[in-house]
Amino acid sequence: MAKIASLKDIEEAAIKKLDTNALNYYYSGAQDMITLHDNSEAFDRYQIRPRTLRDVSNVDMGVTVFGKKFSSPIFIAATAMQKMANPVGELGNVRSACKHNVGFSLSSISTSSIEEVADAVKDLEAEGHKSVRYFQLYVYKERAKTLNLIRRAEKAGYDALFVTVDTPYLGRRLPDIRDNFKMPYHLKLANFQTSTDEVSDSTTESENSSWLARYFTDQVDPSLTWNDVLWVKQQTKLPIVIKGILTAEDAKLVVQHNFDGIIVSNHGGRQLDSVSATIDALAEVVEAVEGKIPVFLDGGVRRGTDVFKALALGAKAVFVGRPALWALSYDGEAGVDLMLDIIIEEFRMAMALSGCTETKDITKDYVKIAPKYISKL
Ligand SMILES: Cc1cc2nc3c(=O)[nH]c(=O)nc-3n(C[C@H](O)[C@H](O)[C@H](O)COP(=O)(O)O)c2cc1C
Ligand SMILES: CC(C)CC(=O)C(=O)O
Repeated sequence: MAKIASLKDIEEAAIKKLDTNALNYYYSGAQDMITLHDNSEAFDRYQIRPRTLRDVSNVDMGVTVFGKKFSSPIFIAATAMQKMANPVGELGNVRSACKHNVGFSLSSISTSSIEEVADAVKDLEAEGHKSVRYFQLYVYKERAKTLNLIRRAEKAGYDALFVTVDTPYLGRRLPDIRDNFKMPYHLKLANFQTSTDEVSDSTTESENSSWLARYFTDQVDPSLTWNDVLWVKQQTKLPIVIKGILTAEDAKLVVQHNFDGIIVSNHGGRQLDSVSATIDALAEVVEAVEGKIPVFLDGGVRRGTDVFKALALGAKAVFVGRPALWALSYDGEAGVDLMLDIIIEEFRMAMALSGCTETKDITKDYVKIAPKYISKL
C-alpha cells in the first residue's frame, strides 16, 4: 500500500475500514450536503499571495489563546461518539492533541467521560506536556443536568466552555434516517451513562428521524435564547466561546453580551444546508467583532493552505472535526498523531513558502479571491 501523505489519504483508508452505521454518521451532512461540500471547496476560491526572499529558515507556528501558548493553530473539534471509530475513542484524540501542544474539544455527547478524558493525559503531563481541553456544552432542558456538566468540566481542569448554538434540533442527515443510525449497544454516552436502548422509540417522529435525532429532541432545549447562554455565563468563571456563528449580526450580539470568543461554524455542514461555507463567512464576522474577542473557524479544513487562508482572513486558530475521526478509525491514537503531523507540516510549509515566519505575519494581504470567482456583474 502506498504511504499516507495527506488527510485525504487518511480519509480514504478510514472509509474502507468503517461500518455503514458509523460511516454514515461521521460522513454525512444535512439534506443535500451542499454546505458540507462547499466548506472544503470554498477554500479553493481563495488564492495565496506569497512573498519571497525572506529568511524562512525558522518558522514559528505558535499562537496564544486565552493566555495559553500552542505550537500551532490547528486544534481538534468536538465530535460525538468517537469510540465508534476505534475503541480508544476520545482518549486517542486528547492524547495526540496534548503531544502536539494543540487544543482538544470534548463533545457533551462523548463515549468517554469528562473525567476519563482528563485522566488520559496525566502521564503526558507528568512528562512535561501541556494539555488544553475545551468542553463543548449542549444546554439540556434539565438545567441541573447542564450545571452538572459545567461543574464537572471545571473540576476536571477544562479551559473553556464552547456553547453550541446552531443545534436547537438535529439537522436532517438523510443517510442516518434511511439506515436508522444507532450508537452500537456496547457503547454509552459516557457523561450520562445513557445506552442505546434507553432512548425513546415511541416519539411520533420515529419513522422520520434517526435514533440520535430522537435523543436530541428529548434532551436538548430548542427554546434556547441569548438569556439562556447568559445563564451559563453566570454559572462559571470559565471563558465562554459561542460555537456556530455565521453572520455579522450575531457576531455583534456575542460581543455585546460579553462572551469570550466565537467559532465560525456551520457544524461541518450537518445542520442547516445551504448556508455559506465557513471560510466565506469568516471575514464578515471578523470585521464585526473589531478585534475585541478571538474568532476561530471550523469546517472543511483539510490542508495546511486552508489553515493559512483562515488565519489570513482573521481566524486565531482552526479546528478539524472529521479528519480526527478518520485518523482514529485508520489507526487509533497513532492515526491522529499522523494526521496532526501531516497538517502541521503542510501549514509550516505554507507559511515558509509565503514568506511568513510568525503567525501574526499572516494578514489579509496574503490572500485574494481567485480571478475566476470575481463577479463580472
Ligand atoms: C460526526 C460528527 C459529530 C459531531 N458532534 C458534535 C457535537 O457533539 N457537538 C458540536 O458542537 N459539534 C459537533 N460536530 C461539529 C464539529 O464540532 C465541527 O463543527 C465540524 O466537524 C467541523 O467540520 P469538519 O468536520 O469539516 O472539520 C460534529 C461533527 C461531526 C462530523
Ligand atoms: C449528538 C449530536 C447532537 C452530535 C452532533 O452535534 C452531531 O452529530 O453533529
